Amino acid sequence: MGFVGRALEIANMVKICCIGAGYVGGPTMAVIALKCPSIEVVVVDISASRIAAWNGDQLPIYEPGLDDVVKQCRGKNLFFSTNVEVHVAEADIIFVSVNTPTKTRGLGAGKAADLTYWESAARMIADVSRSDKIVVEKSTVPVKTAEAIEKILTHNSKGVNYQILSNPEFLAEGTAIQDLFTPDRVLIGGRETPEGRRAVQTLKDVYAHWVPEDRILTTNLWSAELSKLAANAFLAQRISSVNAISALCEATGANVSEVAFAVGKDSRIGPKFLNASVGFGGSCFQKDILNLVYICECNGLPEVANYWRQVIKINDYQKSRFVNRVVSSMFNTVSGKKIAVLGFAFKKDTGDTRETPAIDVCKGLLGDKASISIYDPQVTEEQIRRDLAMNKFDWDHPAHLQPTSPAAVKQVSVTWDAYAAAKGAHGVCILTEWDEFRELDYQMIYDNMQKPAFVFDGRNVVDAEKLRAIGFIVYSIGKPLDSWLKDMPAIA
Ligand SMILES: NC(=O)C1=CN([C@@H]2O[C@H](COP(=O)(O)OP(=O)(O)OC[C@H]3O[C@@H](n4cnc5c(N)ncnc54)[C@H](O)[C@@H]3O)[C@@H](O)[C@H]2O)C=CC1
Ligand SMILES: O=C(O)[C@H]1O[C@H](OP(=O)(O)OP(=O)(O)OC[C@H]2O[C@@H](n3ccc(=O)[nH]c3=O)[C@H](O)[C@@H]2O)[C@H](O)[C@@H](O)[C@@H]1O
Repeated sequence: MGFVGRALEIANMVKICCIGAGYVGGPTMAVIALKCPSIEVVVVDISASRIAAWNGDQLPIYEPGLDDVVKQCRGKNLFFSTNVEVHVAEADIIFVSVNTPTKTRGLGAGKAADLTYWESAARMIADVSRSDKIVVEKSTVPVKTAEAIEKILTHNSKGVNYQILSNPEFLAEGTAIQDLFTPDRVLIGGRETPEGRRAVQTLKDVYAHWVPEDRILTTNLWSAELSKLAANAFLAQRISSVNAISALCEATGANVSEVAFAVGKDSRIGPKFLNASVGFGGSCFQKDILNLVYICECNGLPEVANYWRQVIKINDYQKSRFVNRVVSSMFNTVSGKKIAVLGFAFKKDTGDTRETPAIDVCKGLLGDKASISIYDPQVTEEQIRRDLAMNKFDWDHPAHLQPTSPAAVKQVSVTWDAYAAAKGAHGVCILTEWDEFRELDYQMIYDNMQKPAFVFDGRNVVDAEKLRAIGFIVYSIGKPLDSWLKDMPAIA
């Protein structure tokens, strides 16, 4: 192709701009760029350090397979930039994938979604746009947000036409690239007008580069917005259900793995997402359920709100139940005792610590004056210290708006190896299911610990019988109790 042909091709390229280069914006856009070589994708962010990292060798997030995808398209049809306004002005399709934290003040505090970042993105789009735009909600937002966004855009439109679409993201961290390559479904909601349908078709054409047609679902705007909240609520509810049963298993001698397996064999229930744990974490489940609760309350549905609130209550109960197990097993005090914490990320294969159960467990143990030593293969000491010093929900704001110099948390040390964390400890708590925790030399760990030596497995990763044979006292979530623990109260 000659120079003119190439120039024409570039001029005609569909241009996508994504506002927000985070866990969703980064991987999602990288995969669109990879699968659609004819589309130019620019990811923009107000955080200069995040953009620098996306352009460097060490990407700002750890996600298996992501490096490879980014390397294949960066500089070709995938770009990362802080030039937010320029790229928004040039784009045909603008994805908005900014933070939607839980409000901490004012109306709806502790429940409602804080749409500050969304609103400022929408106002900026309205300010700089000179050509028609499709604006796509990629962030998880309260149902009816599109109506508010539409008002912001059209009140300042200066003749520009906007179509708002809801295209929620269903990827899970740790498996984001696989989830994006082969999604269970892609959901697109739009206005039921000719212009709305055309916009839906335009976005459908993007995904159709690699997603089979029957997996691209189209709905009205409100169904798409609500489906995302509902999907996360259903998923979290499964975990709270199995975790609630885990408490009953411990009280009765049933084994939660056997119960979950038997229950999951029913094809109407299915086997996935039934692993009992110390509690679910991650940036979204709690935030999105609180948001759902708030929307139900605002719509005069307190019974429905209470139903979903219970999913979070059980999750909080599971975390405090775990802390109480640790303390009550160790003669009702951990004051001054070294406790090793293995795993700090909210799940394996990610360095993300947002709303990780490890924060609550560590804070609970620190509250009982334990001295804790933490090891996680992907989380930095700086991050751990920030997390333990941060107020609830502050973590979900852009990094540069979070408190910069958190007070040092005394009685916490961070090690780069599980053996160092456990050396001289009275107990080991496993809080993330990293594969390497299955393979540790537990005999060596035992030899270097205080006695009696305890293991509290919040993820059911160790073989409890093998560890008992070594000499450990072992607590595994939802499993028949060690004789040592039988007479200890679960909640002191
Ligand atoms: N993390 C996940 O696995 C999933 C998250 N979501 C949703 O996606 C949204 C984004 O989540 P994450 O990517 O995890 O958040 P994140 O915090 O990793 O990324 C958000 C980015 O937006 C940037 N930002 C905020 N306001 C901006 C503005 N006005 N202009 C330019 N950049 C701005 C921030 O600096 C930050 O880098 C949330 O609504 C979340 O609920 C949905 C599905 C999965
Ligand atoms: O909206 C979001 O942010 C995303 O939230 C979750 O994804 P994610 O939080 O990344 O990870 P999950 O695999 O869902 O795990 C969430 C938490 O539940 C825990 N979990 C998961 C499964 C299980 O059986 N038991 C259990 O305790 C995990 O350890 C983790 O702490 C959903 O799975 C995604 O579909 C959704 O897009």
